[in-house]
Amino acid sequence: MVIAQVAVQSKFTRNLWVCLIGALLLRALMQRLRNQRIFAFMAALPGPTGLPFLGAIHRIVGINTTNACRYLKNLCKDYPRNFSIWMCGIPHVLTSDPEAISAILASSENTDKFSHHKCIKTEYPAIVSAQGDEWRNMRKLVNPTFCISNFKVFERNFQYRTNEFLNKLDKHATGEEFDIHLPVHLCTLDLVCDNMIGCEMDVQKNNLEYLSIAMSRAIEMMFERAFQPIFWPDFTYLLSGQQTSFRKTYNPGLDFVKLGIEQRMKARKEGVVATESEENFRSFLDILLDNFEAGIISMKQVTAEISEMYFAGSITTANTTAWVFKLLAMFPEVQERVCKEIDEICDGEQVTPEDLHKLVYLEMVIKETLRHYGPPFTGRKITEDLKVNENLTIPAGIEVFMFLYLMHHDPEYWQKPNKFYPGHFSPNLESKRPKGAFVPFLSGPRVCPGYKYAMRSMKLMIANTLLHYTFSSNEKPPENMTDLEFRILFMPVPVNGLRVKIQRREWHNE
Ligand code: HEM
Repeated sequence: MVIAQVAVQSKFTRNLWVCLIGALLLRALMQRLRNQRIFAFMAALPGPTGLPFLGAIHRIVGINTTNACRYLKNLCKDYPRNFSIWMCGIPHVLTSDPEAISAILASSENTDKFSHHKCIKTEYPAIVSAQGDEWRNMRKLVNPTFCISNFKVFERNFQYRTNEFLNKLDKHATGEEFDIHLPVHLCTLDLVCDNMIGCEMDVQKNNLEYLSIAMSRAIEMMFERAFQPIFWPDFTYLLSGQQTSFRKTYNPGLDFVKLGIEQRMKARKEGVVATESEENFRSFLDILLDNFEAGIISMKQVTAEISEMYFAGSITTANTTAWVFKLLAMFPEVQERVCKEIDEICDGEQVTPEDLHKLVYLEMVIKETLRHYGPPFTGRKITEDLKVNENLTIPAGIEVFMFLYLMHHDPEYWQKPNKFYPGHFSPNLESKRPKGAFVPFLSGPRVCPGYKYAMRSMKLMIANTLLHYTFSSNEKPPENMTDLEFRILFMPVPVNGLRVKIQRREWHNE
């Protein structure tokens, strides 16, 4: 019985490969006929030679989410910062060049994500995954969410939820190691509910750990698909059953989002403003619901937007904050300096939003963390010819893979590329670096709209945590910070989790 099942499965996989290769051959042939100009551009740039029609796809066989950064870094070793690479009949430029990356990101004509991005999309195209005018219209609704007047409410919530996080953390002050990613993620989930949905869902109070586990796994599955060419076409993804298992993993998060939307709609019907004290506050959901009620967008769209915002806003800040705690645990001298800065500013009292601009060294630590473990890559489809400089114009039809991770470790821009060295962000060294060489939030029209929100919430959470606890770790820092096995949850996170030990600070025990 088992043997028969295995035989059916392997026949099925073989048939999938045959269909896929057939489709690719056909597509490559048609493309060749259609676009001679692209072929000339690709031939003029250096790059690996490819197999007929399949291109250099064999160069990424064996790549997966745990080895992707190292694997791609090795691939890039033999080529200049901009090189061409054919993948399954699709012409790509792979770049880690600040000049090219800045030009692409600044272009208001070339804002569409590259084709592989479809692996990262959720239910329905929304702010993170939408293209063209759909994206442009949605971005107009997102920007007011991050207006200055909303920050008063955001920051009150940052403080309130950080206090809840600290209460939860106390049970770990036993000298045992634990993975700090989970409690941090529950806190950032609460924050996205409070600030984007305008609804208190109390993820931390209710111990909704399943949400963090399901969301993290769903994100990881999206990246797994992105690294498996066999699952790029929708039909192979669907027929293999991968789509069904993704849905099962993704749905608990989606159901939770729907519950939040229902609660907020009910509250609006009852005339409850988003928060009691700030009548001017409009959460992202409120902006969307105004548009829904005016008949401009559908409920499906509202759900998709909130769902993508929920993912984009919670896992990114959780990864970075948890990484900062882990790195402080591994580098006690850095931790000591951060604590000294915090203690001087607040003298043992709570760190407030007004104090944040004084936390200069902490900001350097967060940026150095993002340099190593921020989003490693992104991509754009060039839809209109783009001039990078006198020697390089990327023609429409090219897909660009921007390898931020490589740029963020390029010895030409970083004194100690593979070390944890917050000094990289001292004003002196920052001024010597090309402007586009550090872009963890990207730049240009599709820059992360949550940039300021993220930095302020992380600083407040980290500073207030360090007032109460010190961090240590059983692990020694690696010689080379890039020598780790990662899962990719938008950003690299170690496969063994972000394990730390915490101890109450002395004045706590007095
Ligand atoms: C450390 C924290 C964060 C990092 C490193 C980060 C990074 C990024 C990056 C690199 C992108 C562009 C992705 C691409 O085009 O491929 C992006 C987009 C986005 N981010 Fe963030 N982000 C962070 C926090 C947040 C927060 C807190 C929010 C919301 C509360 C948020 C909301 C968004 C949204 C809505 C987009 C899509 C923007 C668009 O396509 O127009 N992010 N983020």
